This record gives sequence, C-alpha cells and structure tokens, in this order.
Amino acid sequence: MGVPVVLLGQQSNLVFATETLDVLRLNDILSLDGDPVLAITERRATTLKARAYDGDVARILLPNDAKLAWIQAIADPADDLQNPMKGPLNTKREGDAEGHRMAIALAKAARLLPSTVVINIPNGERFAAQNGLTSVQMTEAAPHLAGSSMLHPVVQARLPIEAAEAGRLHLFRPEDGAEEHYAIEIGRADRTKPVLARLHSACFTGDVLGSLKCDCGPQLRGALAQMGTEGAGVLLYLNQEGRGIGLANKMRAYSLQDQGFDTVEANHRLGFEDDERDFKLGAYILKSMGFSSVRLLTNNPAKVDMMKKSGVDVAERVPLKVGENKFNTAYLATKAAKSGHLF
Ligand SMILES: Nc1nc2c(ncn2[C@@H]2O[C@H](COP(=O)(O)OP(=O)(O)OP(=O)(O)O)[C@@H](O)[C@H]2O)c(=O)[nH]1
Ligand SMILES: [Zn+2]
Repeated sequence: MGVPVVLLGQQSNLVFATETLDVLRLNDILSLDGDPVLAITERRATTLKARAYDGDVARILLPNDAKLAWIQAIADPADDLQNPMKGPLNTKREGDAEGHRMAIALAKAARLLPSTVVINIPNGERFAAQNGLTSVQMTEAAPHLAGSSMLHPVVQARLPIEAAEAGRLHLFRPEDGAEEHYAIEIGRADRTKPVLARLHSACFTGDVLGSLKCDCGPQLRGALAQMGTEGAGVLLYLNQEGRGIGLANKMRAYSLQDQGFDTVEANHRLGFEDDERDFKLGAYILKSMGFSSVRLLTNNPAKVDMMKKSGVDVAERVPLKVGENKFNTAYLATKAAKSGHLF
C-alpha cells in the first residue's frame, strides 16, 4: 500500500516509500531525532554517480532542509536528462544497511519505485503503537521478501477457450497476500511424459491491448494454439508484469525508452535489475500439478536454467518466434544481445 511501516530488529527503522512520500510525512520525518537517509539501489546510484558502500544499496544522507521534489527526483529518473546534476550526494558508510535493504525489498514488493526514506528509531514497538503504524519483525519478513512465498491451490474449473475446448483454469494464491498466479491446462496431459509448457509473464499492454512494443500477445496466443493443436499442454500465467516491476514502473521504463534508452538500460536507470522475476514459482506450480518434465516453449535460456535448478527437467526447448514487427525489432535485438535470448 506504500504506507509507512516500522521494521523491528536489533535496530528499529521507520520506513517510508519515496514514491508515496508527501510534504506532511516529510515534515514529520525531519522533526524526528535521528539522521534520516534516502535508500536507493546500487543501480540507481550508478546513474546518479553516488557511491554505494553497502553493495547493492546506497544510503544518501538527507539534509535538514531536504525538499520533497529533490527526494523524489533522486528516486524517479523521469527528468534525469533535463536535470542531470542532483548532487553532491553524500552517502553513508558506517552502520548497518540491513533495514534499508529490506525497506527497498518492501517497496519492490509493493511495485513502487525501489527507494525509501529510512530513519532509525530507539523503541520501534512503542513508536508503532503510539502512531498507529504497522510494525514487522525483520526476521519474520525476510523469508517472504527473499523470494516468492509459498503458493496454495485455491480452485480449478473447466474453461473452454478459443484454442481448445478442453481447457481448465487452476488458480494459486501466495501466503504473503501478493498477486495470484494461474495455470491453464489444455486437455489432460500425461504426467509421466514431458508436457508442452509455457511460463508466460503478465503483460497488460501486449496481452490485452495488443501492444506492438513487445511480442507477448502473439506469444501467448501462439503457445495456446500449439497446445490446442497437440491436444495437451500447460500455460502458466504468472502475474509478474513488466518482468516483475509492475505496470507503473514498466510505463516509467517505456517513457525512458522514448528518451532513447533500451529496455535493459531503462530498468537500470529506475533502480531495478534487468529482470526481477522469480521463475521458481513456475516450477513450484508445475510440480504441484504433477509435472516433473517439460518441453518448454521459450527463447529465454534463463527460464530453462531456472526450471532445471528448481527440479523440473527440461526435455526440450521449443522456440517461440512470433510477433516480430517494426516497433519491436530493437527490443528483441536488445534481449538477444544483453539477455542471451535465442532468436
Ligand atoms: N521492464 C520491462 N518489462 C517489459 C518490457 N517489455 C515487456 N516487458 C515485460 O516482459 C515480460 C515478458 O516476458 P516473457 O514473455 O516471459 O519473455 P521472455 O523472458 O523474453 O522469455 P520468452 O518469451 O519465453 O522467450 C512481461 O512481463 C512484460 O510485461 C520492457 O520494456 N520493460
Ligand atoms: Zn509484452
């Protein structure tokens, strides 16, 4: 939800998502005792030429007179080209960055910009109670933020679709209250043989609107059509919009692409890795449906590796080359050059 929370640990921290910060919250932060810091990822720090002393995280000291617009411009690259000089940015070296790292993981989980304002507070539990804030023990939150949390099957029902009348939709819900994921089974695949399978990541623009900037729509329909023709298959529809950064951030990335950056550079400027998806959950869903071996429809070698590492045998990689057009040639070429896609 992007609301402030208190992270309880050896040191307790009050955490604000930078994206949802407003003047009132900022005034509250600046009136507290303690040195607030603006936490960003090392990817974002590289663009801003700020030193990251904590590996993947940089902690920028917040001046007493820090302005909301300045803070948000550090998190959001939208106006980087017009205003490249945000510094000098003094980053913190001493102390522990664990709370800051977790705060950024929380912002990512909320599909916000990966940046937070963090302030150390002496008695976290009392502060949270007095101010009506949610508090969470860092040790309890850590396993959920380290990767996707456990998924549970919720319901399944028959769903005839254009590609195959014998369709069945299975719905899975994670324990941490995050997005649900779906599996569409075509026919009744033999569990003792490799099944034709596709791990599809949600793409609202491509799947629903027919965007020409990517190849997702044709890949989705192409995979289902092939399963329909063969009479059996399973398509996982994983709600990992924008390679796991969410639709708002993907649109920010598109806006950066309009400024001349490619798909990977745009993710980095926003402070994300190239790909923030967790493919382990795909393997988990397949195993829970009784599949141990797949013929995987993909051009992405990372998906093949992740399947194997997660205990699902990939008997064959089946290429899925559809949907190339004049608007996505550069995007597909970047994926081939930078992400190792096989086209
Ligand atoms: N961040 C970001 N995400 C994008 C962009 N274009 C498309 N996407 C997302 O990328 C994902 C595409 O996923 P997949 O269809 O699994 O593609 P892939 O990883 O290239 O693998 P294969 O299609 O299996 O070869 C979807 O979640 C899209 O929303 C972009 O420019 N930036
Ligand atoms: Zn797409």
